[in-house]
Amino acid sequence: MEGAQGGSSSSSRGLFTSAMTLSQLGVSHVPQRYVLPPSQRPNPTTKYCPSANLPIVDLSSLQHPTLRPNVIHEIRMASKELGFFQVINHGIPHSVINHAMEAATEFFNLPIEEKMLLFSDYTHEPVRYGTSLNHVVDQVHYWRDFVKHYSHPISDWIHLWPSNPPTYKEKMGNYTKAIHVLQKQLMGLVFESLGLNPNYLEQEVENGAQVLAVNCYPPCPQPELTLGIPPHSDYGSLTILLQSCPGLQVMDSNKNWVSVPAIEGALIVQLGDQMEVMSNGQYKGVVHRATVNMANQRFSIASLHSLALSKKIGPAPQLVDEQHPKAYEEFSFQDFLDFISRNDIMKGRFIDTVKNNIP
Ligand SMILES: O=C(O)CCC(=O)C(=O)O
Ligand SMILES: [Fe+2]
Repeated sequence: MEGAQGGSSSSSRGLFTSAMTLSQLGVSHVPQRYVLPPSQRPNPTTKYCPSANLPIVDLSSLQHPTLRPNVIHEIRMASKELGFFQVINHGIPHSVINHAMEAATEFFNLPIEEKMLLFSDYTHEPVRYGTSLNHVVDQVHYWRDFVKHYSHPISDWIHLWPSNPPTYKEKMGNYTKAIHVLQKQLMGLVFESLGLNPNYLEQEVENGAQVLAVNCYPPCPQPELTLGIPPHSDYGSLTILLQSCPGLQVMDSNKNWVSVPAIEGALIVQLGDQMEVMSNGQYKGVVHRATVNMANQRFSIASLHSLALSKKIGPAPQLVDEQHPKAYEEFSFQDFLDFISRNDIMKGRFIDTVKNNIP
């Protein structure tokens, strides 16, 4: 990445106020720029469903030849219906997960001057600390601070990661590497569930990009007026997400918002736009958002996986035929980055710009 060309303008730095700073100041109202139009507020106008029916896939069943086909079937159903499932017994030790959450918590609890060392409003920067989505272009601001960093291959990037807290690189590094291994396994399973070879695009999956978005949502005095992150789908193939407490909501096929419970030790798997495209529309890139709350500081760690930066992604040829014409044009991760640097994501989903109009 051409990070060195980027940097941030001093004017955008001057306008920067983190959500954490506002929370620590003890504001009793969110500033006007955080107030969403009534139709986009998290409640009471949006429908809300209990979360009991969200799929949970037990990966330990893969070891049992008789249960393995059930796992593939569960992944297929969840990917078609929602583009979302949680995995348990995924093989990543609790200690690795807990240490990653500790590193995230310690980073955001540092003084603002320390975090500002990584501040940038340049979306191509390989490591950047910021607030909202892109506070320079956002019409409405979101109650979120984040640090995002490129993560694979780790040796190319780790020297740029936060050096404070001193254990950050080691703890987040162990998590990142373990998640990358799990991602390869999950990509194979998702491809298999589409009837493709599990090794489909193996090299591109191995060499693809991994961006870790470490998010902090401080306690918010008026959670009913704002969101931590607005409805969006992730651009990549898969996102593996860890949340410290509930707050993530996914949109189901009836367009209801469903709250995702925080299950001890589970990891959330979300299909992204690239997977929707590769599946030729059989699977869904899940639309999701994060709500905020008055009582807790919430953290999430989203590991966003995508095929290599310049690789053009299109529907798998095996999934295109006369009955199922090619539903999307090819696009690359680079095209997506260009899109988000120009646009406010509230104006539309990237994937809609690559959809073919099939009569
Ligand atoms: O915080 C969450 O639960 C969601 C984060 C997210 O969607 C993202 O970083 O893309
Ligand atoms: Fe997301």
